Amino acid sequence: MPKVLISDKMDPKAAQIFRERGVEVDEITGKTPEELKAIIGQYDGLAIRSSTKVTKEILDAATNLKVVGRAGIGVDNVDIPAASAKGVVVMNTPFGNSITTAEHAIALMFALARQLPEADASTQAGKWEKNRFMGVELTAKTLGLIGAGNIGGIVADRAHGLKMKVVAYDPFLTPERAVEMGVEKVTLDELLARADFITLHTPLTDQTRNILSAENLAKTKPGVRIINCARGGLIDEEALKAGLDSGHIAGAALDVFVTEPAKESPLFGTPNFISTPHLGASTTEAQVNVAIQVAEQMADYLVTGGVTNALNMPSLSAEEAPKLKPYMALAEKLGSLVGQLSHGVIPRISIHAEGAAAELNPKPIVSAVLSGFLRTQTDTVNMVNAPFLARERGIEVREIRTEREGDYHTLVRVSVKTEAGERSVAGTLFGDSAPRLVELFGIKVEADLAGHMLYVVNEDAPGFIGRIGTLLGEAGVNIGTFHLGRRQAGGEAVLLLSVDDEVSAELLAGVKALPGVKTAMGLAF
Ligand SMILES: NC(=O)c1ccc[n+]([C@@H]2O[C@H](COP(=O)([O-])OP(=O)(O)OC[C@H]3O[C@@H](n4cnc5c(N)ncnc54)[C@H](O)[C@@H]3O)[C@@H](O)[C@H]2O)c1
Ligand SMILES: O=C(O)CC[C@@H](O)C(=O)O
Repeated sequence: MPKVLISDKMDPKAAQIFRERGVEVDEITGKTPEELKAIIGQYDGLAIRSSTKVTKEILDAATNLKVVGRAGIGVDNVDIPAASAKGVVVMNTPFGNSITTAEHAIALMFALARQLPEADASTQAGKWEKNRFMGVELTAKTLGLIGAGNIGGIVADRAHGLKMKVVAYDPFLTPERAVEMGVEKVTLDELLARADFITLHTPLTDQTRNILSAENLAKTKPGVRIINCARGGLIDEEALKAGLDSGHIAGAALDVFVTEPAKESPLFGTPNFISTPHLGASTTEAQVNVAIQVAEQMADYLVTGGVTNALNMPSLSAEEAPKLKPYMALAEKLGSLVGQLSHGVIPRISIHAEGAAAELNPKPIVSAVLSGFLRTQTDTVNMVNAPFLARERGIEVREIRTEREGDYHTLVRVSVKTEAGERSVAGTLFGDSAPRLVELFGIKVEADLAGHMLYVVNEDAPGFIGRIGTLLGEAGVNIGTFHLGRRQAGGEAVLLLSVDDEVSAELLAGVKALPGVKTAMGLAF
């Protein structure tokens, strides 16, 4: 039974779903990295929010880990390249808390416009400072969105309801989507110059880090109010403090900080500054949504192999998984076969799906081919890290689909570019489930690639089969299956025999010594 650790506070629905789906679950929160390292080796899955930092050190200690599930959007607390390299799937729940976070941004915008926290504190202190708190209306003001994805889109929608004009800076926003969202796509400088309120909704990347730097803050409209419910690090906090102190910035509200938990900050106590402790996603509804979603997704992966919302692996729905499973077995065997039979540098692998195979999601098939291929070079490869490792080894991967059927109603062909030219193998599914090799380097054969096999290329000549049978018999090697193919009578022939045990060096030497043998190799699947 797979076992999952929930290491951050999560709605109890998550644990309930894991148990219902046959996954054992422990809820242990608040562990230090050292404590987590000591226990993580027992688990197949790790469910987190933002507190647990899934570093390379944690992943190195996680010897059984197959999946990390983030109940939320941002995965900056997970070392994704390290997870990919170790073959661990990383999933998030991209939509479960979007509305809640957008509402928090809108709430902070209202709070800034009317200085609600300070007015509340003053009133409760018995001051009744009616003349001190003069606010501004939102109606007809310009809202500048930096980042117009899921949350930015919801904020824009709510802002339209408040009769605001919305401009957006997002280099990946298409003009069509901008029209659909009812926002004006602008440059960053234009946004800075025009916005009365600026709200940030981008991930933290090399491009967005300090996007509101001292220089850019200086370009903002005097009296601007700024909200950040996305990620700490998007705003230069020192420069923000200076802008508030000088009065150029009329207000700022941060839910996220460069260092979290933010127990101290030069911004604390600054007039017109509001802060919340990373509460963007903290509503009952959002937490139930993300808890259910992360547990369903992780259980799917651990129990059925279905993949949803993975950041380092193609998606594979629970419905697709059973249909794709035999194809993935076929693809892995074909990848392994070309891997075992090719030598030297392989600069390119092409994966061609034909007939029924062409109608399927190609990504898992490609990953399975690469995984089978690379397993001949490293045993730490799997479906998750195979594309990453292939890229790292400079292998170009091509994906081709042909919907019309050839000789077979479904076919997967794997071709590799070698120094000797392009070489390919192809396979089909018998009865839609049993993988069979049907072509090997241009020669038609029909073989089940399984267990230990002996591969022989020889000159087609009478008596060869008898001689090899005798040799194997004398060596005490039992033949399971026997598959033969040839280019033409008297031409090159290929022989694939399944044998009960690993092909020994001695046996191989004996086969190679037979007249007419060009190549002989032991294979394993
Ligand atoms: N405070 C919270 O509790 C909380 C909750 C949920 C999400 N978040 C954070 O909010 C952020 C946005 O989430 P989302 O779901 O809208 O993500 P999203 O991926 O849907 O949208 C992000 C947008 O940022 C844009 N972008 C990327 N690089 C950019 C750049 N250099 N300049 C401008 N725009 C750029 C992208 O094109 C995309 O449209 C994420 O960082 C997420 O982690 C925070
Ligand atoms: O889990 C949380 O409370 C924060 C989530 C938020 O930062 C996210 O990126 O989804």
